[in-house]
Amino acid sequence: GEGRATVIAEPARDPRQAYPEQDELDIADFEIPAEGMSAQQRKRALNRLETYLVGKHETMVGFQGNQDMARYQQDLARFMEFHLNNVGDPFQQGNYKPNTKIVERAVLDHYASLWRAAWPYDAENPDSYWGYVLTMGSTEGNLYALASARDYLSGKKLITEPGDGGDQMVYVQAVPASEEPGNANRPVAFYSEDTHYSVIKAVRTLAIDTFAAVGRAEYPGQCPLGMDWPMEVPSRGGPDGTGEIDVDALEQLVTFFAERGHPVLLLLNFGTTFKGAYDNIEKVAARLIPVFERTGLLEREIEFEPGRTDRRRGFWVHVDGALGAGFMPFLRIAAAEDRGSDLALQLRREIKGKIPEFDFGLVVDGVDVVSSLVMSGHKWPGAPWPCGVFMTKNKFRVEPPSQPAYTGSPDTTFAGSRNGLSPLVLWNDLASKSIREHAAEAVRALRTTRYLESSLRELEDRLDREDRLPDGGLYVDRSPMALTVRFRKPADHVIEKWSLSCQPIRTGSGRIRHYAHVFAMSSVTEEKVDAFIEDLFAEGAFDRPH
Ligand SMILES: COC(=O)[C@H](CCSC)/N=C/c1c(COP(=O)(O)O)cnc(C)c1O
Repeated sequence: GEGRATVIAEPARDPRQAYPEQDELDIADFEIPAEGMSAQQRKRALNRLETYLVGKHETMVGFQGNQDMARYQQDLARFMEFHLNNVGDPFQQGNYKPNTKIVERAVLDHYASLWRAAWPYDAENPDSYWGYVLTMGSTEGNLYALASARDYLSGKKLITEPGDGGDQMVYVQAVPASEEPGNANRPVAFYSEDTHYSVIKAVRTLAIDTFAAVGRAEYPGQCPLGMDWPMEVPSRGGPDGTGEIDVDALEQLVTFFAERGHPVLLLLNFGTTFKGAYDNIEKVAARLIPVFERTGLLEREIEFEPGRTDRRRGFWVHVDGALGAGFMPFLRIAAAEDRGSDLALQLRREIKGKIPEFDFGLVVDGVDVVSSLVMSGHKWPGAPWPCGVFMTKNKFRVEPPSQPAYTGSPDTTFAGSRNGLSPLVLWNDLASKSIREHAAEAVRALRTTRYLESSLRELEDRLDREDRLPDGGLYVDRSPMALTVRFRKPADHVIEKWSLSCQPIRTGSGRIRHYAHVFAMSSVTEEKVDAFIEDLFAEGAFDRPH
């Protein structure tokens, strides 16, 4: 009755009608009744979920999530018995002992070697790597990278500097790099129109100014591209180009802000979400390092207390390698095999020219370009849940905002509690194959992608011969070295069966084309490609243009 405190809330309407249907699953099976469920009821519900997942698992080809991390269940199921938590810094044991930090450190060391960083971790070496295994995916890594960049560029105290910890240093720049000293502690972010939405979420969450926001607010009508300030750096060839950042446009935009003393926060893509494109990081560095040199951003004096100064960069390059950082090192290893080896031969069949650089080994004009890097574990490696790796160097690390005593470790990661199973699945995958076997797997994925592309083009010809080709064709396209092929979006039943990711793209003529894409991760075999193509050949696979 009224007045009596409600013990639990009653549903406002029938929960079985509240949510959209999910394929062949019934909401009623999963409702949690106040009296609980018997073991039999729970088992039946979970059996139905498993049946659904088995069906979808075999035909998931639409996202860059490799579906076959072999052996992880039989090797690692035993760890589901423990309550793992890698809370705190990976290199400090901390007080929560049921952790897998020793495995996390082995994974970090291995990726540091693949990404050509100085390892093992050494707190005394400014150039040593530091990193941690992410509890979310690259979204967490991008958030953490951009937060680190913002604090580094706006003069927060660095972790490598002596100081009484805790207190935040107030930023004052002793030698303003330009006549407007106020800009010196206001970093401006740049990223391309093909950037993942997690970056847009990160700049919003972290209140980081983008070049578009500052341009429109403080430099109206002065965009150096001779147009209104674009929201993002244009991609080469526009929205229906390859998906790489337009380096000429980037250089003009960065120069505009560097000349006005703004520190530069640059996010570059290495394996974009929809087109799998790689920004040309070497070319970006070759163009921008001279700009930073000329505008006093290569290295600058920071004074954050009378007489307390340090020298640090006025720019930060973060590489969003969610997909590419897991995959590209193995192509570089395949390319390093002696020319006569079958692996090097197979690679040359897939890639003409040099393997692009993206990691801590990239040095241009004597400058180690990359400040931070992120990789998703559930993409190339194929972890069964979102995870990943964030990596930077000691010299770029900022003092954490607090020093919690009770965890027995400095709070140096983005998450508090951290997943202790993720290091295990990454470790198991890395350790279960030799470097050469990983390299061969990467080359095979390129070959499967080429097979996918040629199969789609052949399908287009078959449909054309039978006069069943939709108007405008299948617009099959693949960016250089990409693991994905994009093509005309098929009918919904095909999208649902194959978990296809779709995106509208504005063509040069201003028309919108609806695309889908397939990623040929290791779990996508040529047999799977054939089955997919047959489904696209079937009647009704493409909506007839009305
Ligand atoms: C539409 O597809 C996506 O959003 C996928 C995640 C699903 S892959 C299994 N991409 C995530 C992604 C992310 C975010 O990574 P997650 O947080 O791990 O999803 C960051 N950067 C790039 C270039 C990305 O492609």
